[in-house]
Amino acid sequence: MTMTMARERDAEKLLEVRNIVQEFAVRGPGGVKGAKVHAVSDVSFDMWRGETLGVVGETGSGKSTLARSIIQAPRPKSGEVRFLGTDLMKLGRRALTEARRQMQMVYQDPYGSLDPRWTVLELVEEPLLGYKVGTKAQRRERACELLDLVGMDPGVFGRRRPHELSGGQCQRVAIARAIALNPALIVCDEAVASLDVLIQAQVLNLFERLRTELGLSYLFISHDLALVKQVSDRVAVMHLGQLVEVGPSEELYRRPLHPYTSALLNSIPGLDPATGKVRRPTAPKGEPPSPINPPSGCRFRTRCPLAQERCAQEVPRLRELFPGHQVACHFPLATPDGASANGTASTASSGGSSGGSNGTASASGNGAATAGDAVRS
Ligand SMILES: Nc1ncnc2c1ncn2[C@@H]1O[C@H](COP(=O)(O)OP(=O)(O)OP(=O)(O)O)[C@@H](O)[C@H]1O
Repeated sequence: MTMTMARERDAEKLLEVRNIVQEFAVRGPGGVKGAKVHAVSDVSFDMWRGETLGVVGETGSGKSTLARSIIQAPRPKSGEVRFLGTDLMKLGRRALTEARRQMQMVYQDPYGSLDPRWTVLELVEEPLLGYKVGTKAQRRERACELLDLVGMDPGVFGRRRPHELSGGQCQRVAIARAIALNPALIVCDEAVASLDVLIQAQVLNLFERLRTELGLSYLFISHDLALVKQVSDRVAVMHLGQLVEVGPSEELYRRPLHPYTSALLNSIPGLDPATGKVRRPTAPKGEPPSPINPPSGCRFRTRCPLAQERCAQEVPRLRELFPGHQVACHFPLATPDGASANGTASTASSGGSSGGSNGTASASGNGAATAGDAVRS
């Protein structure tokens, strides 16, 4: 990337997250006081305007806490969250409320996120009322416009209440509320997880249309890796409160660099093109360690088939190995110079793929996770 290109890209930066930490005080084993859950530990990443960044990871890896930390609900314990150039961590209550107009969330439970006593029109008007936007008549007009935008006829649905709507329709109402104040960023936390597959596809199409029409950016959190691949420009992989890999979606699925990403991808059911048979998915080995007492060094090392002594001693930092593709691992599955985990040669070259004959990433020896089948799914 030239300097000019880098500057142009900087100008479009939406979000700069630096070293954020979020912890929760809890009772430890045996009810001992003073323990804390390390839910998000030293996480840094950037987002650009108009992009969709997917966040994946096992349950409890810290995806939702990361999202809530970004919108300062609650504020992270430390770090920096720069949104459109402003450090949200330094804003007072009133300024933060104003900044939050630009950041909205869509949650998993479409019924739970809507007040059952209100009509659809009242629900969509509510954020406008909250920020004292326009007159009553203008808010009604805007609410009708927003319902049209999300594909719901205000004349048909406007006076209904949530219990008279399907899950997909409720989610459309939630989306209309989220876009009411012209936000720049929408955080989707498992936003389609509770919908059946066909409705899921419709809602995803709606997200994509709104992205183009309104210039939105999405932080798209999901445990569904296939779905995240479909909607994201880039993907961030979380493990036990840390980002272990961030990269362009296609590339990350084709050539994962972190053994954890590789193991996660192997957990997606899919067809093995070599045999034409359904490949049996394999879950990442073992249970994730406790976030109250995470392992020293690399937090994945206790489950990693490639772990070496260094992994217990040094925390791996996120570093760029291929353009725009970062990994936090001492022994990544591929490197541009061809060195790979366990000191074996990797066939990776910039923009190419590593490992087996079918162009899949694979870790050599000792039963390490391979990612090939996941790419095919
Ligand atoms: N308010 C809280 N108090 C104590 N612990 C919490 C709190 N919120 C989250 N945690 C813990 O922080 C860790 C990360 O949780 P989080 O919900 O962010 O993970 P997640 O990846 O979003 O999981 P899921 O996919 O199941 O929603 C978990 O160990 C969780 O139990």
